[in-house]
Amino acid sequence: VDLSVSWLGLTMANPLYNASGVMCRSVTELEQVRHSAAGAVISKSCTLQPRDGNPEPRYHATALGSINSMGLPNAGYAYYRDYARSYPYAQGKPLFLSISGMTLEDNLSMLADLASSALPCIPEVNLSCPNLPGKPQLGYDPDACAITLAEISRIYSGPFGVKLPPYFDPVHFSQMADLLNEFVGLRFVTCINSIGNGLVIDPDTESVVIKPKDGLGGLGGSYVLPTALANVREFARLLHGKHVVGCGGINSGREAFMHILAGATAVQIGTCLYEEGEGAFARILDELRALMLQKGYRCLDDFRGKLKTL
Ligand SMILES: O=C(O)c1[nH]c(=O)[nH]c(=O)c1I
Repeated sequence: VDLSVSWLGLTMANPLYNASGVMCRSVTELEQVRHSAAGAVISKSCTLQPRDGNPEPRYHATALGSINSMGLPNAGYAYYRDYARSYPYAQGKPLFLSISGMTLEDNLSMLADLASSALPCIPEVNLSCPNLPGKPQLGYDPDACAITLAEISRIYSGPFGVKLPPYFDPVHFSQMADLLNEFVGLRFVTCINSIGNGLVIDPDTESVVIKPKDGLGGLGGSYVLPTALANVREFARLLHGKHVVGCGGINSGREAFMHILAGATAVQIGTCLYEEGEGAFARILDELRALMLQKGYRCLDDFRGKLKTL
């Protein structure tokens, strides 16, 4: 069984890597992912300056997934750029850098610096952080997205992608796809970021479970799987000549298989990785391999995007 993925002029031994935000804020964590069975590495969304993020508790897991309102804690762009400078690309695991500037100017200055560094790492521009009090997410403002993507395309000539929030209406899927199809440098979209502003309640303590935003936070894990699959399938259908990376609700080979069946080129693991640790990669790959063997598939292209309808 061949799990390899060839895209963006590179090849990954397998389609799995971490979701930005999980096991990727420090070099120690990034190296943990790099030394794991993951096929690639992505860094925590970064801002120009370091940030502490929101007050704790800001992450909580339940039997069905997770809720977080981290508030973009990160070591600052230069820290991740320096990691990208020393990264051993020749070992065959691509590095993605998640960029999430507080302003358009910050996004552009980070990407301009990245362009001038001529490093083979690939930016994933985060249009969907749901946890900055007072800041609406770009991903839900098509006009702001158009401006951001036009400006990025002017200063960044290499391949890049965007991390999208979940959409819930066919009109929004086609509106965003029409916009994204305009940008040839945009090579992939990652669907989805957490489902924003859920509320988890503990009836025993009669309290919310995270401190920021009076308990509101982005949902991940099993809670979001059907929404993630819908976004993957719709954007895989609507985008021309671009890849979709699946993210959301992958706990085993079965969900990884579903995402790829829906059209995903590669898949990211978030909540499950946070809860289980880096061993999740090898386990999920074994499960995916077994499922493919059972079904008689020899490679991912044998079933990628071949979800049946009734
Ligand atoms: O609160 C966060 O740091 C965060 N949390 C998320 O669930 N998605 C994001 O893109 C971000 I930047």
